[in-house]
Amino acid sequence: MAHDEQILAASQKHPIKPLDKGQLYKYGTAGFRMNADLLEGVTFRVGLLASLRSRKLGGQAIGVMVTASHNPAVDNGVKVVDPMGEMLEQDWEKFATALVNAPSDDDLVKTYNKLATDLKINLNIPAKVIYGRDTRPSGHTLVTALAAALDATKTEHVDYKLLTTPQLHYLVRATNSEGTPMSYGKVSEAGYYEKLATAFVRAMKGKKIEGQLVVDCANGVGGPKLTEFLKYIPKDKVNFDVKVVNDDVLRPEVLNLDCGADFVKTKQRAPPSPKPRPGVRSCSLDGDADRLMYYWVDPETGFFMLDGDRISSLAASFIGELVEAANLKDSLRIGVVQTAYANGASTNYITQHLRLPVVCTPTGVKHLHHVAQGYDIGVYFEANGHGTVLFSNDALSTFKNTSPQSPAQKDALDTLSAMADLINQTVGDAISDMLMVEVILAHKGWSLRDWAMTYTDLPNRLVRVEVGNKDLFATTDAERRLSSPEGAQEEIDYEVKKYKDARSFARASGTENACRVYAEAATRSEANELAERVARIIERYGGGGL
Ligand SMILES: CC(=O)N[C@H]1[C@@H](OP(=O)(O)O)O[C@H](CO)[C@@H](O)[C@@H]1O
Ligand SMILES: [Mg+2]
Repeated sequence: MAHDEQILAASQKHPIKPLDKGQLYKYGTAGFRMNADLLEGVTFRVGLLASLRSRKLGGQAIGVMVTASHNPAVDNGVKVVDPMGEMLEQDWEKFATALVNAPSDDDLVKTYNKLATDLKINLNIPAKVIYGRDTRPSGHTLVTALAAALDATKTEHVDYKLLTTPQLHYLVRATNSEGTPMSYGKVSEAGYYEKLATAFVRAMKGKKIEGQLVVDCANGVGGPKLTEFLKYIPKDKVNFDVKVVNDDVLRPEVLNLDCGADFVKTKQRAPPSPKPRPGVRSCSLDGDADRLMYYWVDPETGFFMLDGDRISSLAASFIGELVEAANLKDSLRIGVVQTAYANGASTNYITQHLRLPVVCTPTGVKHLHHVAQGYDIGVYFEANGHGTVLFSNDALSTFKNTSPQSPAQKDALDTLSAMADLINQTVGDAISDMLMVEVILAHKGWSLRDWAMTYTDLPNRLVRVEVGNKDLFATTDAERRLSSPEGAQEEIDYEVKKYKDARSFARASGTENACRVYAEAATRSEANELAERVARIIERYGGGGL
């Protein structure tokens, strides 16, 4: 049974807007993301793709999240979530791109049917798609277009309305694992809160959380969701004093404005409002609550930020100690996954001090996630604060089935089990990661200053370089070296050699029309100078500035 007539009729109501000559829509690292005015037709077509994907996978539920994360309020985006809560399989990104770029409604129907034929998809079997959106006002129009595509293709669908991105990932996995031995939790937003709150209490083991935590929610969906979550923590078990700030979701224009995890990371300062109180432990989520930054403003030394590298090394250190205390050091492989943007000092700390292996992958969490899955316990974070810790099924059953020989070993096994439930296994989750950090600090009895003392970051600089054609730049060695244009890497090497403890690399951004240059060196001025020099090389090879 084809859906031609229905798709045609519905598509006319949610038409695609042509881009400027020669430009195509592209399913990238963050799905389709751009000014929301362009996205109605795109989202309709993503609905067709999600339906095809569900049928291809025997009717398993596929997720669609409507969000533009830390972008300004006028933008929006749409991305697809696979059955176990992972990002859409990479091979399918080009199918999404093909559907969205079909020039006319007739072409769209042809592309849809061709994909069904080529991929041997039976259009008669049931399909299911579940979806949610962040607080952007444009989200309404976009999910209406999405629902129209799902109706046209006779796809069962559930609208979860406002959600954080990681909550939608949770719900996709919970839906598909419901009633199986690997059930991930109750299939509801409340189920997510219950799972996290129960695991949080178990992981805390009666330890005390020192002082108040101020959480800046970027005026995004994380605000109301965190407030809701906090109601699930039994006060008699854990006294968690949280002050939720920047949680205004009624004025769309303030979303991500001078606040949020991306602001903190890129500006390297605390959000100006509310005025930071010196010494108070603080953290920021981004607009869809999948990134996390910790920081405090020291009365003497000023602002100090604990980013994804710090969260990663903190998690690796704690979990490494627990695995040792549980006597599992020889049976479970722990690994840490980073990108080239990780500060060299964090890599040294993890390999030399924690004695854990570090693997470097290309930018984009799908790459890190994939490599982390190869370990029994895989810790991965991007420096920007997006990441999680993955536990293999083997690790989970080992925690459960090992008979402890001492109270200390039992304690460690219980805490590991609780951590595996507390940490979102599908994707980086700012709320879950924040709870993980709070548990670790409470267990170690650490302040943010103690955490910051573990190692000293190498001074570094990230520069955005506008070039005539970023596609001239190709990389190798997990983006740490340029394979083209010819000669550019030799020039970078020549500059790097002039500095002590220096490292620098350049690559084309996957999300912006520009290149990025990263440099680190022994001193701040050297890191700045090196970054500037490499930026000039990139400009020259990239066809000059725009
Ligand atoms: C240096 C940097 O922060 N790059 C970001 C950025 O990718 P680019 O390909 O560098 O534009 O956006 C990605 C998606 O959000 C994120 O995964 C990544 O970490
Ligand atoms: Mg985000």
